[in-house]
Amino acid sequence: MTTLSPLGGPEDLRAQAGGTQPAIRIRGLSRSFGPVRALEDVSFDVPAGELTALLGENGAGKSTLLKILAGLQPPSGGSVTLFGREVDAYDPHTMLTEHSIAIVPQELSLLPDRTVAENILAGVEPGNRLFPSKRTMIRRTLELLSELELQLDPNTVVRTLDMATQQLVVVARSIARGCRVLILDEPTAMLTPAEADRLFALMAKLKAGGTTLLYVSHRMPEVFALADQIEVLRDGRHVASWRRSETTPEQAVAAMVGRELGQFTSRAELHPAADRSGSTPALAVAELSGRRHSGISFEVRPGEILGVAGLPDSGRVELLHNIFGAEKGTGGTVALSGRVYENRSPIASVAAKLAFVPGERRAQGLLTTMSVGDNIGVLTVRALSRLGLVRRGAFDRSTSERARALRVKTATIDQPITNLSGGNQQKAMLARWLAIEPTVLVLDEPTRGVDVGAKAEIYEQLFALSEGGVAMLCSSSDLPELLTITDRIAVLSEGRLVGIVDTASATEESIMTLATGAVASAA
Ligand SMILES: Nc1ncnc2c1ncn2[C@@H]1O[C@H](COP(=O)(O)OP(=O)(O)OP(=O)(O)O)[C@@H](O)[C@H]1O
Repeated sequence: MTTLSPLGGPEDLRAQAGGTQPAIRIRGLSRSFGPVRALEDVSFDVPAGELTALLGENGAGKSTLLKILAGLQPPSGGSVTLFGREVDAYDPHTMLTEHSIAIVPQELSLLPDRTVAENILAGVEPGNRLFPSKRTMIRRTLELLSELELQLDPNTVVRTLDMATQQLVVVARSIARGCRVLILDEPTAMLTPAEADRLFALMAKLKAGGTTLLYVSHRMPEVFALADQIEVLRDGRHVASWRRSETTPEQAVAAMVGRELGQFTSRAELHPAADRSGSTPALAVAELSGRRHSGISFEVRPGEILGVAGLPDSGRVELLHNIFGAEKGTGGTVALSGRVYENRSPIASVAAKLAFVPGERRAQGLLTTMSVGDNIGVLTVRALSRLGLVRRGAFDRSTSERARALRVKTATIDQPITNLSGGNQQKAMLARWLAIEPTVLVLDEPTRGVDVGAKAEIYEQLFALSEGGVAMLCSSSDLPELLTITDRIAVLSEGRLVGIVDTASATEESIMTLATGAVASAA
């Protein structure tokens, strides 16, 4: 379970950080991309020395607003005032040097072959800038790291650090450059609970020192544990503003989606323990071994959703890649509907109606130079072609229909996919794989970066697929997600299957106990 340290006295800190003057004053801000109005007449203040959470559905305009504040793109209209000074040049350098504001982006921008110290002090090297003394650099870095209570070796080459630690280096770098307002865009999307706790501790430390934090997250428990102030965007407009103590997660979600979301019924409540033992397994994995996993056996029957839980280094992702044929295995078999699936490869999997929605959409699937429609239809283009020519009308109708079914928010399907917000790109990836009408659907982190409303819609889609007999294998680091959508959960620890539990009787704690190797139970 994630534990969050209580963050202290915002009123005191506000006084310390300059009375009632806000750190950021946003007035009438707008930004259009052609016909798309990403932001419309947005006005609100971000109090100094506090943590403000910015909430909104996928495509609500959060990233657009953050990018403007970080100087990565200018607004089409309106103004931003930082500590009383209106911004007149929107570029990252000016924003940092003149207005002390910086962003920790989702895709980190460090120099991978340089050390922690070189990255943290890049551009602000002490002493002779051309020939900074290495010893001075190390000393300065150590001072900063100890001030931030980060246990990091300044001599470590950044490439060798995990993503979560690299993120901490980016934060430290911003502070070294004199940043007083730090923007974090979904910083915990890729972190384990323990890694997220480390980041929260650092955020608390920064706040205690008077840094203003503006933060986007789709995770309500996190927001309600951390934020002092909550601002909500919907369809590019600012729709709500509360002190955290004045609102509830339900109220915040209702403001985001524009309606009350009913309590989501979990699968265990909907379909208590359906007996599927008579049917041939749609997917049977026997003694499967490969990179970081060995001797894994389980079966998934038509209509069943089997979860896969485990720490990030448990071999979860490699197992999915091996089943799908994206990575070579070293032994064991995979069978689909009773027939052994030899020579696995992504192309053969598409033909066998085995679909795989990857977790890292940018690196593993998004065709970044192509449109939304082409991204969705890329696997079914042959079925919609005649004599090698794409039947454009039929293709566009089919991809539009699939985009609509998953509520992918896009002006038209001809937009470049990179114009879509992160969560909508994820939905487009799911739409692509549903287009092959799979009999087995393998999913890795299916709702990473997806908002709460869309999450419920994706779950409903998965339940409908299960009703239609699709077997699903769903790996996720989000344990409440696995407890909501699966029938059973396979738990991996250090590459081994340590148990398969019935979801109805499982809890987050029981799964974590298995996943951390505290207890091993028979599969
Ligand atoms: N470069 C661009 N060209 C065209 N449209 C864009 C561009 N960037 C963003 N948009 C559109 O602006 C709207 C707001 O997108 P934005 O990325 O700000 O949403 P978001 O709230 O951050 O969503 P998410 O939670 O999914 O990350 C979306 O409709 C998106 O498609």
